Amino acid sequence: MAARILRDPARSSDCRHQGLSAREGEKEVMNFQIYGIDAASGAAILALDVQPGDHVLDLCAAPGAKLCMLADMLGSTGSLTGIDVAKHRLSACRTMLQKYSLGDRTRLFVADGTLFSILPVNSNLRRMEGSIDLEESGSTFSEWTSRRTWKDRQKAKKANATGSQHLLAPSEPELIYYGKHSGLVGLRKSDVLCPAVNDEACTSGYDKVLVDAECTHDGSIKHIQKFEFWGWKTLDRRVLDAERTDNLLQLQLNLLSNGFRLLKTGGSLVYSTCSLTVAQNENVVQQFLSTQPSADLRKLGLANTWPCRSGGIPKTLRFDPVTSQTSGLFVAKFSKLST
Ligand SMILES: C[S@@+](CC[C@H](N)C(=O)[O-])C[C@H]1O[C@@H](n2cnc3c(N)ncnc32)[C@H](O)[C@@H]1O
Repeated sequence: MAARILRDPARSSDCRHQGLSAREGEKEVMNFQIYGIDAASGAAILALDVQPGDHVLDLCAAPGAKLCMLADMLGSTGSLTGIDVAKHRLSACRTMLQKYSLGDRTRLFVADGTLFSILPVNSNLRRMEGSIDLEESGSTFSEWTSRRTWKDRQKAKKANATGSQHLLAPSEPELIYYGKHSGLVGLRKSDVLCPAVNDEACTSGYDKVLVDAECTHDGSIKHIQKFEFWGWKTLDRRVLDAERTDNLLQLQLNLLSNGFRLLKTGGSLVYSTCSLTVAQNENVVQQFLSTQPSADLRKLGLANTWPCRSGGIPKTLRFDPVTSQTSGLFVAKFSKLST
């Protein structure tokens, strides 16, 4: 992979995904150091093995370091779909994509990743070209613009007033960005935004899915350091609270299951978290495998040269500050077998 070095070292605010930087040796092995992403996080992307022409889904995309790296790897073919439930975080991701001119083939949806059901753009869909009458133009994608309609502005104002935009996914996926070559321009909105039916995804789904799941972030050193300022009460509420952890485990399993549902037969999915706990990693994988006969846990051949160790389940990987001199990361890769 020929990674471009895009981070301006003088502006560390660009470094959205933080963690310990890769050691020199790791940089060579992994051959990247971009967007402030650390070696462990980059490994999750390399594990996905994006190929030209792939349709890629990133189910927990914000704030977007991994999405940027995916876009970079995809280059000028295929498509990338980023989902996140938090609109403000996904908006930051859009800003980063635009800043680095990486969003050409990307679409971003504010949506609940456990329910999201929109497939990649199907090349069989009929494009509305040439003159389109006024009524048709409202229901067809034209080139994306950041200018919002009066109706959209009113909606945003209302959401701001109630504070709901930070907390809740809209009941329908909300498309907040699409690139010029994301395949949407000229298509009818109703064709693109319709949910997948039955096992349609097995033939028309995504080639690659990343589920970089919401977690307690306890393996992210930078994140843990923040609790020095936030205090014990916040740590107790966000990381140690038993009810929150239980909900999180269910969320992780649901994200993984839905990501897998949207995967094409023969496609690959990577599940990762920046938690070091067994509950959020190996246990989620075990539970998922017990309910998905078509999921095949894969060995990561590439990992032979990576500074990581095996997870508690063979074929899974763990990065940690001692073994890898990076923040913590768990990676498991699955492929979808035909049933
Ligand atoms: C670990 S972060 C993802 C980091 C991101 N992949 C990156 O590299 O910058 C987890 C994300 O999951 C999002 N999230 C939480 N619940 C979600 C849900 N139900 N659907 C989609 N995203 C969700 C959070 O808003 C958060 O941005």
